Amino acid sequence: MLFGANGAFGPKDIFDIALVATIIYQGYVLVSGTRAVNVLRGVVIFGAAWLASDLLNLTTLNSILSRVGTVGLFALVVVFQPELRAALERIGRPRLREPGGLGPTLQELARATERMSERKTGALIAIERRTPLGEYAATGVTLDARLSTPFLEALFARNAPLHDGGVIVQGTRVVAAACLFPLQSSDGLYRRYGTRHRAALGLSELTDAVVVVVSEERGSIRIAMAGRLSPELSSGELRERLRELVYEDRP
Ligand SMILES: Nc1ncnc2c1ncn2[C@@H]1O[C@H](COP(=O)(O)OP(=O)(O)OP(=O)(O)O)[C@@H](O)[C@H]1O
Repeated sequence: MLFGANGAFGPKDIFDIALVATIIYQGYVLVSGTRAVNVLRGVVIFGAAWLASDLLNLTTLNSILSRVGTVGLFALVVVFQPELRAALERIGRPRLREPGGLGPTLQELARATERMSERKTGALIAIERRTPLGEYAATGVTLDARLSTPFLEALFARNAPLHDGGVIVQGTRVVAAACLFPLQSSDGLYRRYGTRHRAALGLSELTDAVVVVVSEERGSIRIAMAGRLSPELSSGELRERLRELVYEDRP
């Protein structure tokens, strides 16, 4: 009910509305950049149709939408179980602030990428944003080491034991290497790309991570985000994009 028991609109109601608005906004922020955001839009449209059918007294449509809505709710929980788990993990995770800021990390990462691109060393680096990447880190080898240019280069060097698979970066740290990312299906827009690029696209589709890919074949640098691949980037452009996407947009 919008108004208090005596019908007056008081500070408690304002607090109530502000709280609900914050929860809705935070919910949106949690899913933004993941595949769940498209479904969220669908749910909003469905809810609007349901409400309209109720207000206009369209009883048959309203009863159908009510039934579909109940079943759909359970289906959503099943389909989006990974995203829900990630969102709950994020809510429960303490916020860590890195001393010294993330600027130097960005420089090191961009420099490593540039050098690997020059030498045509294939690389796949996922940078965590809001969605925790713990379940993907668990598929590889746990490291928890400070990110530096030589360290990243050593990880991806040909014949290095952990060069196969992706690296996961959390803040200023490389948390895991040789990780297996989910592959994007090969029938879409990017079917001409190989598995390294499709792994970058797949992870970026399921999470809001920014994934940097260096092609072994061409030495090109690209970023995968929200299931899309950027055009080829110069190292300067990469630095700029990462600054905007990761280091200035931290929760
Ligand atoms: N599911 C995956 N998760 C993480 N890394 C993967 C995955 N699948 C493949 N890779 C990495 O991609 C490498 C193979 O890349 P491939 O040549 O097939 O892709 P590509 O997109 O054509 O890249 P490139 O331009 O570098 O050749 C593997 O050696 C491995 O390191």
